[in-house]
Amino acid sequence: MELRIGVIGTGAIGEDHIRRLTDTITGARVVALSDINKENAMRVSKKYNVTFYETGYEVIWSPDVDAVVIASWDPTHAEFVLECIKAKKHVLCEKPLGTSAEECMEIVKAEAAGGKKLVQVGFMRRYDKGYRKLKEIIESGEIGEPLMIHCCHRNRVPGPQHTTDMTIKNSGIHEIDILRWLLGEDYESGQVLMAKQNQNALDGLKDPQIMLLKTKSGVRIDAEVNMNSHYGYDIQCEVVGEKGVIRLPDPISILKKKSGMGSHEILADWSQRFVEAYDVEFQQWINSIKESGPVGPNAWDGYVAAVTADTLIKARKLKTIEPIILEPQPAFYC
Ligand SMILES: NC(=O)c1ccc[n+]([C@@H]2O[C@H](COP(=O)([O-])OP(=O)(O)OC[C@H]3O[C@@H](n4cnc5c(N)ncnc54)[C@H](O)[C@@H]3O)[C@@H](O)[C@H]2O)c1
Ligand SMILES: O[C@H]1[C@H](O)[C@@H](O)[C@H](O)[C@@H](O)[C@H]1O
Repeated sequence: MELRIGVIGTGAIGEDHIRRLTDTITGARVVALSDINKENAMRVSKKYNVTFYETGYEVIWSPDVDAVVIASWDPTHAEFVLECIKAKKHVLCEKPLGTSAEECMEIVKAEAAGGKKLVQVGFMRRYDKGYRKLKEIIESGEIGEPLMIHCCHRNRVPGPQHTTDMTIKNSGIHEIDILRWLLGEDYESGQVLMAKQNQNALDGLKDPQIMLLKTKSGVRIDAEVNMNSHYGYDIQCEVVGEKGVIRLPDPISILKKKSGMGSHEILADWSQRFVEAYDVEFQQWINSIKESGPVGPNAWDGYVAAVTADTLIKARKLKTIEPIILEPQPAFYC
């Protein structure tokens, strides 16, 4: 059986997901889409022969739609996810699940009350081969207990709407989720340091930032989140263990030696860097819905990431180290 998918948001990643669901993923087809930018949505609708709906709500409630992908702007995510839960439809929501811990907790409560797992969050790094290998090695015990993790999350330039808080809530949230997943433990506290200001940053954008996290067992993490590398999209992660160090590999790239110089390409953005991870994420999501239900990052993971992001933003504003405090985890997610 082919799952009929509705997509809300046909901007950069929304269109990319429609392409992926059409050309790469098996067992699903996109039948509905919506975007407040009607002109672009109509273009995508024609390109992929998908029916346009005036609103995301109409996509969610359409009897022709079995499951929904949310790829609209961050502040719209929670309301659409809650509506999917009401409509009892599976939903893959791009990160972040909501723009605050409160919004995410509302989703957690609504999903648990409905008694069926319907929500998956687009933390696609969990499907990246490099991160999966890091996790496998950590869990094998080969490098002993992890002690520290050093990370970089560098974007070439930010989008025009990017804000200082979004550096943590929208970009840094990937580090927050992937490191908790890698280590298999929650955070205890967080702090944010501001580096020397990059004068090339958008007006008013404080950039770069350094997120400092400490896990419950004492692992120390430093993560540079830099929106203006200017040279490319660059994701780094090094885990220092008791007996060895492991590092996330860079994407394969040919070393070119020419005219007395050696060089290799650096990717421009996430769509190239994580293309395989998105493909695996989507194929597994489709397969899981047809089997026993979604097994990827869930609403609780979205909530934990949001609490952590909110706490880091508070810590940055107050220039303090803040405890990261979670509500009790509902048995539904254990
Ligand atoms: N997992 C990842 O690596 C990754 C990568 C890129 C973007 N994202 C997430 O995907 C989302 C979209 O990002 P993007 O880069 O494609 O942004 P974008 O601005 O290119 O596209 C977002 C689209 O949402 C539309 N939109 C806004 N409100 C809407 C509404 N109420 N109903 C329907 N459409 C609406 C906008 O018109 C726009 O076309 C963001 O939440 C972002 O955090 C995730
Ligand atoms: O910093 C960017 C991340 O690296 C991407 O993976 C996307 O999530 C994008 O929305 C963020 O702005």
